[in-house]
Amino acid sequence: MGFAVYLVALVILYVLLNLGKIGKFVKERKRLYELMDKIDGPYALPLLGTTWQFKMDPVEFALQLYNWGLEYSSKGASLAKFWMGPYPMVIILTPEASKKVLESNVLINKSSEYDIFLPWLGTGLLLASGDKWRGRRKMMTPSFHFNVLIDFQAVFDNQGKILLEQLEDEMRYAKDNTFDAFPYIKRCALDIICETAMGTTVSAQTNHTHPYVMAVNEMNSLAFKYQRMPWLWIKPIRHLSGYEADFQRNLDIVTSFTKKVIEGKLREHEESVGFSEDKNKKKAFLDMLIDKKDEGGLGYEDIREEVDTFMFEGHDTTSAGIGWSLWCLANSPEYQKKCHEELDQIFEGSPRECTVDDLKKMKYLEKCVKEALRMRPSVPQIARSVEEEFEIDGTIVPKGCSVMVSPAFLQNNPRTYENHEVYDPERFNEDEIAKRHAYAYIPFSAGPRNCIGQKFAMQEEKTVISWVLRRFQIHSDVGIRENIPLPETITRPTMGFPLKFTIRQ
Ligand code: HEM
Repeated sequence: MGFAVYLVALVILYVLLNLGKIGKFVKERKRLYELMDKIDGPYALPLLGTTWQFKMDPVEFALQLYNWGLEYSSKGASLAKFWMGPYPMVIILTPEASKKVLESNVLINKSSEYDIFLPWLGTGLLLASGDKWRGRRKMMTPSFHFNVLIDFQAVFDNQGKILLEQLEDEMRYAKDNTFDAFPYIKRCALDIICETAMGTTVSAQTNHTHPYVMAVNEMNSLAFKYQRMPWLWIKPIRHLSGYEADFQRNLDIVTSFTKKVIEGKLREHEESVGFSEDKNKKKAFLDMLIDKKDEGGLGYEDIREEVDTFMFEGHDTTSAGIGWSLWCLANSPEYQKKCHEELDQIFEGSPRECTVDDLKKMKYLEKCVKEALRMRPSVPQIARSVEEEFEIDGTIVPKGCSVMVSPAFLQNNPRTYENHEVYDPERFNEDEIAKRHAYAYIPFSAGPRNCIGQKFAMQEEKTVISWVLRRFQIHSDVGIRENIPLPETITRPTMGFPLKFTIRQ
């Protein structure tokens, strides 16, 4: 009895002391509910929100999300809403509304949907907020400057050639010369990001059971589960269900790998003290971070989170992009033939290296890559936290919700793209581009928080794909759309990329 009285007194005291704050919170919450009520969306229950309707099967869930988008878009709405449990989310349905969100200098911070990645990526560039993000973005932009990318070409080229050797080796053992090329592409992309940005060779291409690549796959699947199943947001359930143990095991694998990369570089730096630097040699991204550490600007944890961020963003996105491009071309012999003709004209059958000048001539291949990024953008959605209310087409988006722009939806909306399910590189002819709203195509996002690695990505994709097509004809027995894309953090093909390879004469 005595304890209960004490507890009630404590609660009353707390309420009295925080009356101002509580009043403000209640007022904001009331406004949030009132404004969210004005936005259309599937029926939501208290606490569970819309998630009670979510399909358990990931493929069905992906289709459900897409169909909801279509339903509200076909009513002419610019926005729709979901309740992710008790958290409201506004979904953007038009290119015009996406422009407003992505060009905003206020809607800069990432929303809580990304929190599952914090123990891994920390607040590195992808997840950083406010002034930390501004400072880091400024610091890192020169590392992806055009001149730096020219120096990376030799690495893209060499790793592209190693990929060919790997694919040819596998062809010999595979039934009917058909096998899933995705793991090969992923290991190639990992070697590329390590050698370019980190200045380190990890030879993942020749180590088929590379633990990092497999653990990143697992982390993506776990994050997708977390987003669909709000009960996993409750820590004891995460532990009891085994989810937390799986997450920690994979987290250990990915962070131990990046730790090894950083420690190797730190040792190299210590050993080089006293030796004069080659002034002509451009510094790798990781060398730049270590220099900043030596100057006192960054700590070990700052470097760790950036290395984890760039290692993940720099390989998982491009490997999905390369894989989907090959998948689409394997299903489109007429466009593949045009790429072959273009490459034959550039290289005249010679197995020589691929240079930056060659890439400029690959105009048709570039259209093919862009069209694959339209149908299957590597990053299917982008979410921001709304910290100040704003208005879109007369509707106020309230403070306290998240706002989501989905390249996967916008680029596959029949209102914007006629025959959107058809792979057609001609959509990237100049006159066709001119007919579209600029924000109808945003695979690299846009505005101040766009992808810092987009030129790197296009250069890598074109180089690697050109090597594959110079050597092989590729074919698929499964249609483009049968390989359903799962909107995990990175768009994952449910079937991998089972391709049939034939050596070109
Ligand atoms: C086809 C390949 C790629 C695609 C489609 C892609 C797409 C994107 C998108 C849509 C964003 C915005 C994400 C958001 O706001 O939530 C983004 C951000 C980012 N990307 Fe990429 N990306 C690709 C390749 C790369 C590469 C190769 C790197 C690094 C070398 C990279 C590094 C980053 C980083 C660090 C950010 C965060 C930028 C910031 O917040 O300032 N990306 N990317």
